[in-house]
Amino acid sequence: MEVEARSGGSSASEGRWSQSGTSLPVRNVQALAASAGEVAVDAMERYIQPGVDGDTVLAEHSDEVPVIDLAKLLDAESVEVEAAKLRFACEDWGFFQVVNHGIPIEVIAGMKHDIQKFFQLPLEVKNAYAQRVGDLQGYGQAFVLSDDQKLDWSDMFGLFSQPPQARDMSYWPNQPPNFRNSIEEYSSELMKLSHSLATFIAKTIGVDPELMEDKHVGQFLRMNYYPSCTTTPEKVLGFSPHSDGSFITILLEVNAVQGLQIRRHGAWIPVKPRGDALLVNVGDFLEIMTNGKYKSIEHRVTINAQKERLSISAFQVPKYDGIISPVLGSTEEKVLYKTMRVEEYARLYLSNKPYGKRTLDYAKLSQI
Ligand SMILES: COC(=O)C(/C=C/C1=C(C)CCCC1(C)C)=C/O[C@H]1C=C(C)C(=O)O1
Ligand SMILES: O=C(O)CCC(=O)C(=O)O
Ligand SMILES: [Fe+2]
Repeated sequence: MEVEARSGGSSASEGRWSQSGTSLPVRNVQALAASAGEVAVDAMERYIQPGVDGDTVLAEHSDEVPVIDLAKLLDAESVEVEAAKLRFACEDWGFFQVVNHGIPIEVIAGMKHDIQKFFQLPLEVKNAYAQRVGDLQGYGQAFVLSDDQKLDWSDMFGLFSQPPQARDMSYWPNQPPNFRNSIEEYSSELMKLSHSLATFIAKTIGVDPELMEDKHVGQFLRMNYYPSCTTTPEKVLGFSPHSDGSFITILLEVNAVQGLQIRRHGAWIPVKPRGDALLVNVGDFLEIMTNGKYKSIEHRVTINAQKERLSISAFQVPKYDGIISPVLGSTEEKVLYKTMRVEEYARLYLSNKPYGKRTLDYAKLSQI
């Protein structure tokens, strides 16, 4: 039986973040994909994105997303060289892969196992954790904000995971049995990693690491399920082009299926999943804070004809009642971004389906 969900409008996490609603029902994409042979053409119309199949994709490229070794950053002998690599990665790529990240293999394996098991549960079981009207958390579809927008070919399960007082435990699944524990362990390990990365990022821009502390105290986990699409994989997207409304995002590719592409020099570059790394990207708040030196790069997710894909994005976000403003390197530096309340930026970001760097453009004082 296919159950339909509606997205809609009240609030989440003590009323701080919300999205307004739509009237058309949105189908569960995993169920839609499973009924591929019978999917009506008009049902697919909502997912087909004109022009996507004509975009330039550099499938064969020599560049690899820079690899940053956390162990080398933590070693006094190698820190300078590795920090220079980190700086280049944030300036030139907006993305890097972090190896020797210190998160125990069992923690990552547990999380991978449980999220795969969760998405395999029958729809009615998963729907016990369905997004409630207007809430960002829960099982459902993301960024459904108008009836005439294109929909992404994905389901997601979202949770405010940090700080602990932001949690709504009614969304934390009891199935599979160890899932709550896996989320807790994974989430706290990511907070430690985020802290280390923010400290070294501060070093690369000559900023007091203390200034970074309240910029990544919150964490939203978005667990992504991208079903295969047997009919028109090249015409749909799992996640439309966007930059992240985060300070940094830490991504775990769960099942080694390629799909993520990043915009680089006007083309889309597929990222090859690397089993031993976590993928980190600069988010909008870090771009603003560095006055544009570090780039929150657009990326998107494509869909495979045969294989499902799973990933987990951890959006590390600032204190919601804080301020975000550019930190200047010298008095001569021109200020390129507005000083904004984090809450204002978040509301703006969440009020539209992410589209390229639309929200960041609003934060800019002039074209750069
Ligand atoms: C790409 O998605 C995001 O960047 C994102 C970020 C949302 C947030 C802010 C802009 C400010 C702080 C709070 C919060 C983490 C919610 C996605 O967030 C969620 C929201 C939906 C819906 C989703 O799928 O992910
Ligand atoms: O699934 C992915 O690889 C990326 C997901 C993503 O871009 C996001 O959650 O913001
Ligand atoms: Fe993203």
